[in-house]
Amino acid sequence: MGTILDTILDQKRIEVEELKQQTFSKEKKPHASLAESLRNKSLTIISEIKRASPSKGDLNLNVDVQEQGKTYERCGASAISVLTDTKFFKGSFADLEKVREVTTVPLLCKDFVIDEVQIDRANDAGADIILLIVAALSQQRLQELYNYATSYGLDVIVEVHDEEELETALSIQPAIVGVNNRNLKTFEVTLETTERLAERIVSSGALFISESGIKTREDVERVQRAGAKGILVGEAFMTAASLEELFAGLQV
Ligand SMILES: O=C(O)c1ccccc1NCC(=O)[C@H](O)[C@H](O)COP(=O)(O)O
Repeated sequence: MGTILDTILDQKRIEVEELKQQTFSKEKKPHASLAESLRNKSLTIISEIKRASPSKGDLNLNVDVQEQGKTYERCGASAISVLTDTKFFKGSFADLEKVREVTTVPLLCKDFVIDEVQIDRANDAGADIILLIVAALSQQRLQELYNYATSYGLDVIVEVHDEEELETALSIQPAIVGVNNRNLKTFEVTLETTERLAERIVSSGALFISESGIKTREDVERVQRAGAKGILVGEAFMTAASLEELFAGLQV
């Protein structure tokens, strides 16, 4: 039996064919920079809009994405990640477009990118950043999609989960590497993944983000100690009783 990642990628191949029937603006727009924030701020927080997930089910299904986006910006988010996958995360490109209307902070189109047309779609919807998951791509496709996205002026987070994926990522000399603490095949989450891969990332000179499973100030300190300059937080923000308090608590 295949993994959840295999199932998601099968669905993406269907969606890519559908997207190819549509036309998107290929305009190169000015893009707000995530890399600049990672270089200059002591902690870059990427706050995610995540209605639901394969591992946790519904998190905040009926969230008002514009209100959530505005609150993230007010609380000090350096970037906002919007899950655009519908089948597994109950998000959409419409969510991304709605958030774009109300904020100027950099927006990450969080999806499973396997084809250039998805990057056209993300750029058209107003994204500033895309994610490329090494586990979903060959080295050659990773390089091609990275070049394609950066030719739009988009920032790219190249996501890895283990040593082998990290070496593939570093072979294309990415500006930003994200370590996903969640194993996308088993759903296991541990911050040890960030700690294990940290030294190699820091010594490569890439900007370093830790993703998933971050809920407390202790978690933030742990990944910062390892060398991460940014964190990507979804579930904790989507289920927080008070976003303001959680934000303040993570940054103390
Ligand atoms: O979250 C999942 O269940 C999931 C399953 C399969 C593929 C990807 C998945 N999540 C995407 C993410 O990487 C997270 O949404 C993101 O890093 C935030 O994680 P968290 O703070 O733990 O919600």
